[in-house]
Amino acid sequence: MSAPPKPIRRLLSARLAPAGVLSLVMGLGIACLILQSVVHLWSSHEHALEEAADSLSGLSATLASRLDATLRPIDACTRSTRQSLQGVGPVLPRLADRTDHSLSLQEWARTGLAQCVASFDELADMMVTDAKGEPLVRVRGEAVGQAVGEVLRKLGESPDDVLWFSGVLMTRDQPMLVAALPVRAADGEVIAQVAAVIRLDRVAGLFEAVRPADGSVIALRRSDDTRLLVRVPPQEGTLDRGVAYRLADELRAGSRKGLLPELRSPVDGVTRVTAYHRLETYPFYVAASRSRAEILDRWLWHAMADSGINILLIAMLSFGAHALGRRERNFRALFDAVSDFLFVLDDQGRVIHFNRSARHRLGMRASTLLQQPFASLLDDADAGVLERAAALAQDTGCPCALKSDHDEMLPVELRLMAGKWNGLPARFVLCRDVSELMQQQKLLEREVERYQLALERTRDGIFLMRLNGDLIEYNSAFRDMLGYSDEEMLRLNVTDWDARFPPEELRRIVGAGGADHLLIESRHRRRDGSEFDVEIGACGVAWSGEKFRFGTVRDISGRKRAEARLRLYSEAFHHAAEGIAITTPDGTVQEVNDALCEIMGYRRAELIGRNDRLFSAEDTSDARFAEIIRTLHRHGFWRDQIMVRHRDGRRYPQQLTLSVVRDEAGKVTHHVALFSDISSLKENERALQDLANTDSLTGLPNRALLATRLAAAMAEARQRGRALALAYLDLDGFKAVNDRHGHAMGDRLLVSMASRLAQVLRQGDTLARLGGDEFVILLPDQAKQADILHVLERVLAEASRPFLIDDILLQVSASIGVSLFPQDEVEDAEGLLAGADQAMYRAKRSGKNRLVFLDRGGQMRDPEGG
Ligand SMILES: Nc1nc2c(ncn2[C@@H]2O[C@H](COP(=O)(O)OP(=O)(O)OP(=O)(O)O)[C@@H](O)[C@H]2O)c(=O)[nH]1
Repeated sequence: MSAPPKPIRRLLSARLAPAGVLSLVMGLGIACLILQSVVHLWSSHEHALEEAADSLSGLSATLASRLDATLRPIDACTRSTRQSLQGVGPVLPRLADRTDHSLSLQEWARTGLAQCVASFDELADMMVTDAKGEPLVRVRGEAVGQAVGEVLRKLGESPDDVLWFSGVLMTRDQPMLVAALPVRAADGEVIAQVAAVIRLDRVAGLFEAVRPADGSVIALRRSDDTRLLVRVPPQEGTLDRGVAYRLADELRAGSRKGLLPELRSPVDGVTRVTAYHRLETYPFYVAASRSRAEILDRWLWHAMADSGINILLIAMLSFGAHALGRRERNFRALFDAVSDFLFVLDDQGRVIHFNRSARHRLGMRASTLLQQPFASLLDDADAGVLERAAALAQDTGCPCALKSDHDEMLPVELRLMAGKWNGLPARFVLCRDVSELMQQQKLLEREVERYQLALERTRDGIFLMRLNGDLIEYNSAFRDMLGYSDEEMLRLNVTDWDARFPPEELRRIVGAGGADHLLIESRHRRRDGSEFDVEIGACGVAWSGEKFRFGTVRDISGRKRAEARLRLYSEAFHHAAEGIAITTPDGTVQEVNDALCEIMGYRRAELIGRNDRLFSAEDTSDARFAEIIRTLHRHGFWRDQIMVRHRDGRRYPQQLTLSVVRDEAGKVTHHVALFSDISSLKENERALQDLANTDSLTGLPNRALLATRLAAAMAEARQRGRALALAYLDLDGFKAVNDRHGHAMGDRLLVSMASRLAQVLRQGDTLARLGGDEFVILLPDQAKQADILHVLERVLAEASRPFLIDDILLQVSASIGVSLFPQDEVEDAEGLLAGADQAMYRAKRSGKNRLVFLDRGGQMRDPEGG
């Protein structure tokens, strides 16, 4: 046996609630009622039509039968009259004669006819006419007779022996029907006619009498040409007129009776249910009909009345079903609207229902979860959670985890309640998804951790105090700043550590408690009594209805020291004797001090923004400048003496020291240029140099300077292939001057001698005093010895020329030894000077006041002595 289809299994497993069953039953009841109503309406509709048809059929049959019964005796009467007349056939033509015989015959005929007329109320008259319709005998009025006669004349001969009927004949406004039979002679010739005039109004009266008062129509028509003989109710202009309609076709086809449920009348256009019935013997049919609309109107009225109760019942049931359905839907909506997961467990702990949240969030399907133990949703570790939850209060959640369809564990808080489900004991499990809560809690914990870490790692102190100044929270930086232990910290009041403000002032500041941010500088006192500068940022905070002061404390001792240092540097900068300029690395001046303004002759504003190459009076090439910058950046400083140009055009030496300022990354951010005025230094240097190189008495170059110049001259001579001469000159008889006139007079003679000898020499020659009365003459670039000799002889002459000093005539002479360069044996200045010295001694020994040459071969030669 195959299992029921899945939807049915699901329906069965869903275990509908009683309200659901009731709703279903009500729904089915409503459906049945509606079906029943429709069937009833349909059957009553058909019944109404059938009933009308039956009634009409009966009526038409009855009337047809009745007419048959009416016409049949008239027919018989007519026939018996004809028979009688045929018996007197040969005399019939004389009936019109006024003979006695004929009169009695007339009377006889009339009597027979009159009996017939008297017997049948429907008969208006009866008559006998001749073959051409001329009345021979008649029972009643002239007018009727004439009219009938006219009809009969039109008839001509009747073809057979049957009763012949005319059309409707209006006589005295009364519709009549003539029925006639021919009277034939023995040879068959028609010799007379027997006619009965039938009152159609009597037939109409009959119809009217039996016609139901429901608007039905009864008509009598001829069955051969459908001409209308009688119609109730009557309708003008329709009498004696035929119609073309379906009924006529049926009659022509030989039908004797029938029912047409929908026959549209060609007379008045109304669709009717029509029953017809042909007369047995005579060419007429009776049609009884009733308007369909009228029949259905009545049916509708009855149907509405019948259906009203059903509708009311349906409405009541619908309302009840809707109310139940709404209750059910509300319950389900409520059940499903709960964002928590709801499970209904049976007494075995199996899931018998669960809500939409559980279905969506856990991804569970009814087919997989229903009838499964709730424990299958739990991890092994949570196996006893239902028992634990049962032991807890209803509003206390029991943490556990539910498996989703992906076998992920979803953390939930489980609550358990006992109750009834579909009338059976059940347990309701409510699980709240706490995954997001746990995630938020974790985030919060991490956040708190981060803040705590930040609070602990910050170098600023952080505190929270009551408005009376009692410390209640702090970080380790604040504790370390003050140097107290944690235990001691919580006993502190702001007045214990603040060293700047008096206690009253402190209480006012802290106790203000507003939310305004406060930024003040103060001094804090450590536990050991030492103090330090702090900057405090504080504001009022409210927490659990209480106000506090929250603040940060920054130790600004270092900053204070730096500020003091900066002030000092600023002072030093602005009041330094040296000119200082601070420039960007590309040389744009950013700051200068007063001293530099003075050195350069510019106002500060004129220097700011200019390039520092403005300061140099020298045309420093780009390459040179780049070299300076490279050196500066490589070593951190560069120092040299440069010439600066004052605004007024003066040039003077300055010692320029450049140094660099780097940022923390080591990048050069600024250059600092320090200008030291070295004019006086230069002068001193020059003076010292002069002192070192000149003879103090005569101002002539001394031995040192001579040595320098000699070495330079020798080098140049060597380089150019030139010659030079060095003359060593020692005065003759100078001691005697000293001895005779004093040392001072000797000095004056030496000075005068120096001046006089200098005048003999060319520019480029050097006259130096070695000390005492010894002089040296350096004659560089001497190509010819004759020229040397010429100069030195003039020297000799000038040296021996007397001096008049303070009216004292003084005279000395000079012995000169000359050494020439280049020489084979002499390489340096010392050697050359020694050679000249030797030659000078030679001159002394040779009698003084003379020249002795030490030639290139190292031989002494007295030019005068040959
Ligand atoms: N006035 C003066 N005398 C000096 C100075 N230096 C040395 N003398 C003297 O100069 C004299 C030089 O001595 P000599 O060269 O021997 O004297 P002289 O008389 O020239 O002898 P001869 O050279 O041999 O001709 C000494 O008496 C020194 O005391 C000086 O700076 N000033």
